[in-house]
Amino acid sequence: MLSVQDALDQLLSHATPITQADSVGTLAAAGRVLAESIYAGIDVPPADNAAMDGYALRSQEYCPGTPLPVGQRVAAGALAMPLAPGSAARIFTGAPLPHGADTVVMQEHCRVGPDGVAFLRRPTPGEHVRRRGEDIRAGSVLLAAGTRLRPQELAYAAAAGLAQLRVVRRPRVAMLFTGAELATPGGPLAPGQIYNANRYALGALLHALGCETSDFGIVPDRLDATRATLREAAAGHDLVISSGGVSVGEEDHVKAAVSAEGALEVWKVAMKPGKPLAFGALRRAGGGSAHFIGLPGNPVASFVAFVQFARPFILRMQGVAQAQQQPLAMRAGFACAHPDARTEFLRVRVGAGGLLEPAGAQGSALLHSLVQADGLAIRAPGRAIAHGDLVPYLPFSELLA
Ligand SMILES: Nc1nc2c(c(=O)[nH]1)N[C@H]1C(S)=C(S)[C@@H](COP(=O)(O)OP(=O)(O)OC[C@H]3O[C@@H](n4cnc5c(N)ncnc54)[C@H](O)[C@@H]3O)O[C@H]1N2
Ligand code: MOO
Repeated sequence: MLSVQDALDQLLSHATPITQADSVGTLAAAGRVLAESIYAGIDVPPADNAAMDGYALRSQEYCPGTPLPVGQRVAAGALAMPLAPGSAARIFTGAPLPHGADTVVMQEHCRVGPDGVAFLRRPTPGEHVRRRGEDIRAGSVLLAAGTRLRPQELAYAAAAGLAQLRVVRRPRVAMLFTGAELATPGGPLAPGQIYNANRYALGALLHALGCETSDFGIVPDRLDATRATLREAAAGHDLVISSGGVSVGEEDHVKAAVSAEGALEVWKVAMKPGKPLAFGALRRAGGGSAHFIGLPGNPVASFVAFVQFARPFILRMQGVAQAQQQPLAMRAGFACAHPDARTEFLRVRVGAGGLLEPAGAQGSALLHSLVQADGLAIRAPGRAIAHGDLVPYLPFSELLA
């Protein structure tokens, strides 16, 4: 059996980067990955400015109890005149600091009278002044290629005045499902059938990663038809993901069809759930190939294998260096006394006092455990967990980010 880390390393070593890029408006770039590093053309803030509503002055002209006349009023967006010696300027948050002033006293610490403004405490030089370029320096790398753009990165690029960004083309991912027992919600359920739940988790997970998806549905129960579906999927997609049919049974044709259309490896990964995993490539008629990942059919196994393997693979295809979700350390509010030799991904929720507690029964076909969970706690191979132990925890909140 392969360890989880070895399986992931092998998988990521095959992830060929998508080299095409799109120019998109900064607002539309959320969730996309920068295709090239971006540089700041300006200092931000562009000029020294006030961090508080109040009065600007030369700190050395402060004299306890003696007011300074107010020579000008500077609002944000206005231009300031140089500060006349022996005067103060009324100033508002974000307004440029008049040349000569070196400090701002917030208005709560000022008393305004007929002779001007008096200061109730000694100002220190630089107080309540935001320096030119203290957030962004002109000419510096603003964000590096391979950065996944969250709302805060969009704000950062916009603060530097960037209206367009070059982002990696969206990954094109085809989904297909195996199993004669599968029916599609919206239709009737014949005896012996179950609904295709995996399609909905997979579709939403791919959507959250910014992928363009095509659903090839439930593959026909014949080798030639399965091969034809895979050829069609490979032609227009970077990655083809299947669910089901990767274990030892012989019911499905997907493994045979992938082998015939390219290359296939079937791995046993030392993890629970999600032990069987298939990986390979599908030749394209015009040259080149599409990647193939075969997820297990059990819904929880399929979900966990996607999170652990397919998601980092898709992020790496887009050039993200840190593709693997980094676990947090959280305290267990439960014990796990009889560990097995595989890494276990336990569905847990964050309970009272921030302790992790199991979210229902842990069978790999039981979707309710995923629904009740806030994330996955990772139990290392062969290691028990005692109440109060620190355990690695992967929150689901990151999956939709
Ligand atoms: N003799 C062995 N049997 C099994 C092994 C093994 O090592 N030896 N491994 C088990 C493990 S672990 C898993 S996980 C499953 C994986 O099996 P497959 O990937 O081949 O998947 P299927 O057999 O097609 O389905 C398994 C299970 O999941 C249900 N399923 C499949 N697709 C969907 C879907 N789209 N939506 C909802 N549910 C789905 C299917 O009906 C089966 O119940 O194999 C174990 N067996
Ligand atoms: O991957 Mo299977 O779901 O370990 O049970």
